[in-house]
Amino acid sequence: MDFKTEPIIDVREAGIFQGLDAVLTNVNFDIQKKEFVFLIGRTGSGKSSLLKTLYADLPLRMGHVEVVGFDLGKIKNKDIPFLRRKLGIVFQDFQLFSDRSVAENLFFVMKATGWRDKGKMKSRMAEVLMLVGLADAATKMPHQLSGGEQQRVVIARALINSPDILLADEPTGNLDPDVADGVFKLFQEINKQGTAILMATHNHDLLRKYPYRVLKCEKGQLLDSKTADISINTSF
Ligand SMILES: Nc1ncnc2c1ncn2[C@@H]1O[C@H](COP(=O)(O)OP(=O)(O)OP(=O)(O)O)[C@@H](O)[C@H]1O
Repeated sequence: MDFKTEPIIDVREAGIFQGLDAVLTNVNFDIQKKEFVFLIGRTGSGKSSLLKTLYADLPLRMGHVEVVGFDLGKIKNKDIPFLRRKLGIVFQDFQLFSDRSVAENLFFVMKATGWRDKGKMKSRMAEVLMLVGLADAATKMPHQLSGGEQQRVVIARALINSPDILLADEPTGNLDPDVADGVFKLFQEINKQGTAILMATHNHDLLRKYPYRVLKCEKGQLLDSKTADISINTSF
């Protein structure tokens, strides 16, 4: 029997571009199921551009990238929603609809990703809200929630379709340290339950405290703590 598993993300000799400008060149890494990986680097070093390429918001111009089974060099526009259904995406700014309740925000994503059965939608909504510790928040409006609670709703929304991996861009960036710590622990909990995480962060404390694998954007290259000595103490 063959026990070899496919990586969730496989990047080979890729170039990451903003328009015609190469942000990162010769990028090579893979992420396996259930891994937790930090993505670091100074501001402007290419973290967001890399994440955007992985969820097909930026086109792949060079190299080979496979994400949850999709070949990004060949992906058609009509298939991008199917790729994103298998990913959970969490941004720094919360991006909830401010004029809709938490339930309506979650239902919006469910409808957009093909959910039709009202009963199943309600029970999945209750499940993901329970998972993020907000079982009683369904009827609340975003402005009735704290920043940390809003970010938890965003995480709940990202979990709706049981993704194999969460891509998170500075998810704790706008939060007070204590609140950020709680949100980070939630990511750890989600990871323990089997979802891989790739998290861009500037938070030195998290890196010092949690010795997960690190990918670092530096001078147009991507360094990997699996194969390179990465200092997390210098400024980034
Ligand atoms: N929409 C855009 N159009 C053109 N260039 C861009 C765009 N967004 C970012 N860039 C450029 O691409 C490079 C990488 O930026 P990117 O946002 O990926 O860095 P980052 O590491 O995520 O930075 P930060 O930590 O500040 O979020 C920078 O030189 C930036 O100026």
